[in-house]
Amino acid sequence: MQPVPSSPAPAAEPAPAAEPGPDAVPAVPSGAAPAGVHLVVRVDRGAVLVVPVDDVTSEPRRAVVDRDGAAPLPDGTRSPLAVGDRVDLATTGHEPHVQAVHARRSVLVRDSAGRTSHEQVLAAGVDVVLVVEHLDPDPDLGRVERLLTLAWRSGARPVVVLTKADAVPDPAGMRQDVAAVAPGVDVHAVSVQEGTGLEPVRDLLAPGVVLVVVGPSGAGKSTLVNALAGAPVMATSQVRADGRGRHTTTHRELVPLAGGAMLVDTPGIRGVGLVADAGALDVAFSDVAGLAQRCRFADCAHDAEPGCAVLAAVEAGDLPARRLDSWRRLEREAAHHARRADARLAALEHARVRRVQRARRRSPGPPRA
Ligand SMILES: Nc1nc2c(ncn2[C@@H]2O[C@H](COP(=O)(O)OP(=O)(O)OP(=O)(O)O)[C@@H](O)[C@H]2O)c(=O)[nH]1
Ligand SMILES: [Zn+2]
Repeated sequence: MQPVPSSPAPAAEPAPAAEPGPDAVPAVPSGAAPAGVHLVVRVDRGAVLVVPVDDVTSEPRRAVVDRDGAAPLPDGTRSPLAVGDRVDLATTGHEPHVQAVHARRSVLVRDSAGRTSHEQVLAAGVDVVLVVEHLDPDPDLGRVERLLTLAWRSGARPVVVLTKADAVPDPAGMRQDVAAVAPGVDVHAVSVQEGTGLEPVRDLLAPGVVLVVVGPSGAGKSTLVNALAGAPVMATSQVRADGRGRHTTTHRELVPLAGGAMLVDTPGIRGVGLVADAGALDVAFSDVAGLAQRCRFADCAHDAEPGCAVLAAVEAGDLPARRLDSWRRLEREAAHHARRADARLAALEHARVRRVQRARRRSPGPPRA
């Protein structure tokens, strides 16, 4: 996995010794606790569906979750469970119960609409984010840049797949144009129709690898994944057109693919309702960030400042103006999101202080005059 500097989202992988092995699942009176580490393949209210990590194709089983839908992470904080989480189970009543969540090697978050400080974790433990974009009609470079920034933020490794190579005269040239906005990212042009270019993408599907596919509707995500899986694991537009739901093939949202890899197919995850942050922007726009180090002012906004190396590069034709515009747009978005998260935290703290004050007023004090 490639590193994501200064991204707050991904939790560090614990040292191997800290990782609870099968023996760490506490012994239970009934002896019915499913042993070993389990993987969450679906989250419901009050319960999750899990499979053993060493037998991911087995029939999922239910495990109950604490009333708040959360479980403790190794750092002691509680977090709502997410698809892709690795959990330890115990049997307290007659049903297995989620006791603990392992440290998350990556998280895909969505800014929650509610007034909590929490972002909603759409999926955890994702290794590869496949950013799928069509070559026909023309790829939307701004969208690719946005999805790459979100992918970098997750802690997973982004890979771009350009679909429908059969429909354009110069897929290799277009691939280069996209690669220019994706520093440090592999970009593949493929045609599922003609079966070309798929090999390097197939190579990503190593046993145990968890991937997620994002991109606009109609980009060919389902067609691609089904071709890679050799089976219809992801409902295509055609399937839905004849009235069948998206999740006709399975009730799981973490779907095993041939060869032992797994696909996260959670509602909402194919889309783009995710959030960027400054650290991820520095990675997704490493060209801009590299130039910015040579600006005269450390806090240069690359607007009109004297000695701005970024503007100079645009002027010299070394950095496309479009690229700088994209960076500006995403930078504003990340800053806005950060401010909002701060405001939410401030509101939560304010509410906490008020609660404490109210409790003090209610507690027995000196008798009223
Ligand atoms: N010419 C061509 N068409 C393709 C290729 N791959 C997919 N398509 C077509 O693109 C259309 C959309 O494909 P889907 O796989 O359903 O797209 P999707 O990204 O899953 O779309 P949503 O489910 O709406 O998110 C379908 O009509 C496919 O047949 C390809 O390699 N070449
Ligand atoms: Zn500058």
